[in-house]
Amino acid sequence: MKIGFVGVGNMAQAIIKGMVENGYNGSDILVHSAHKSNYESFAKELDLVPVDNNLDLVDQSDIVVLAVKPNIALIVLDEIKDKMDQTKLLVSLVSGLSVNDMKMVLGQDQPVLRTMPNVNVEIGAGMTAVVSDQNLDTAPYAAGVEIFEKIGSSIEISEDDFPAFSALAGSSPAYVYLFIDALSRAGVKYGFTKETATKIAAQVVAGSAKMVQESEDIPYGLIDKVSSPGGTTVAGLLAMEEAGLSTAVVKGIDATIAKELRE
Ligand SMILES: NC(=O)C1=CN([C@@H]2O[C@H](COP(=O)(O)OP(=O)(O)OC[C@H]3O[C@@H](n4cnc5c(N)ncnc54)[C@H](OP(=O)(O)O)[C@@H]3O)[C@@H](O)[C@H]2O)C=CC1
Ligand SMILES: O=C(O)[C@@H]1CCC=N1
Repeated sequence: MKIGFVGVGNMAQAIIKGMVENGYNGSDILVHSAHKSNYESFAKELDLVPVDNNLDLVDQSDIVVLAVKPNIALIVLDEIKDKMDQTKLLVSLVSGLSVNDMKMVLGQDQPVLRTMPNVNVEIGAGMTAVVSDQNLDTAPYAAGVEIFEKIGSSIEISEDDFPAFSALAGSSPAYVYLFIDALSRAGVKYGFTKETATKIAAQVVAGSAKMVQESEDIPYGLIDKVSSPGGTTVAGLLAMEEAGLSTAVVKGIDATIAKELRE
C-alpha cells in the first residue's frame, strides 16, 4: 500500500514521522510539495520517496493525503482529479473542507475520508477525528483510519462537530503548550532556569493528563484533592479564576470555532 502526501508542511511531517516510528516503511510513503528543497530534504531524512509533481504522486499512490492549506485545497483537488479513481482513497486534513466539497470536485463515487488530526501524532499521541459518508470499517476507508490509530487515537464524529473538534483537539495543543510556557515562566520568575522550569511544567501537565484519564474522578474532584483547606492551592486557584482562566480558555475556543466557520 503506497501513501502519497500532497503537501509536506508541519502537519504532514508530523504524521509521516509518527508513521515511520510506528511501523510504516519510508519506501511506501511518497511526498511532493510546492518547493522541491522542502520535500526533497525531508524525504532524504526519513528515506521517503520524493515525487516531482502532484499528478505522478497521485498516480503512484493508493491513499492520497491532502495536506495543503485550506485556501488552495480546491485548486489542488481540481489539479489531481483526473488521476484519482475509485480504487484510491483521498484522506483530507484540511480544516473546513467538507466531504461534499471534495466529492463535488472528485465525483460522488470517490472514496473520501475527512480527518482532523493534531500535531501530537508525531510522537504517537495524536487525537484525530474521522468521518465520511460511508462505513469506515470497510475498504478502502479502514486503511485510512488505521494510519491515525497507529499514531494515536481516532474517533468518528459527525461533520457538524468538526469545527468544535478542530478547536478542542486540532488547535488545542498550542493552547496547552501556552499553559506549560506560562507555568514555566512563573518558575523563571522565582529563580528556576527556563529549561528546568519547562521540564517541571511539562511533567506536571503530562502526569495530570494521565491522572484525569486513569481516575474515576472528574477534574473538579481531583482539584479538591489537591486543595487542602486553608492551604496554598485554593489561594492560587481563586487568583487564577479572578484573572479569568476558565473564561479565557472558553473564549479562545469560541474564537477558534468562529474563525473556522468564517472560512
Ligand atoms: N498544523 C496543524 O497542527 C494542523 C493542520 N491541519 C491542516 O493541515 C493542512 C496543512 O497545514 P500545515 O501543515 O500546518 O501547513 P503548512 O503551511 O506547514 O504546509 C502546507 C504545505 O502545502 C504545500 N503546498 C503549497 N502549495 C502546494 C501545491 N500546489 N501542491 C502541493 N503542495 C503544496 C507547502 O509546500 P512547501 O512547503 O514546499 O511550500 C507545504 O508543504 C491545513 O489544511 C490545516 O488546516 C489540520 C490539523 C492540525
Ligand atoms: O491553525 C490551523 O488552522 C490548523 C487547524 C487545526 C490546527 N491547525
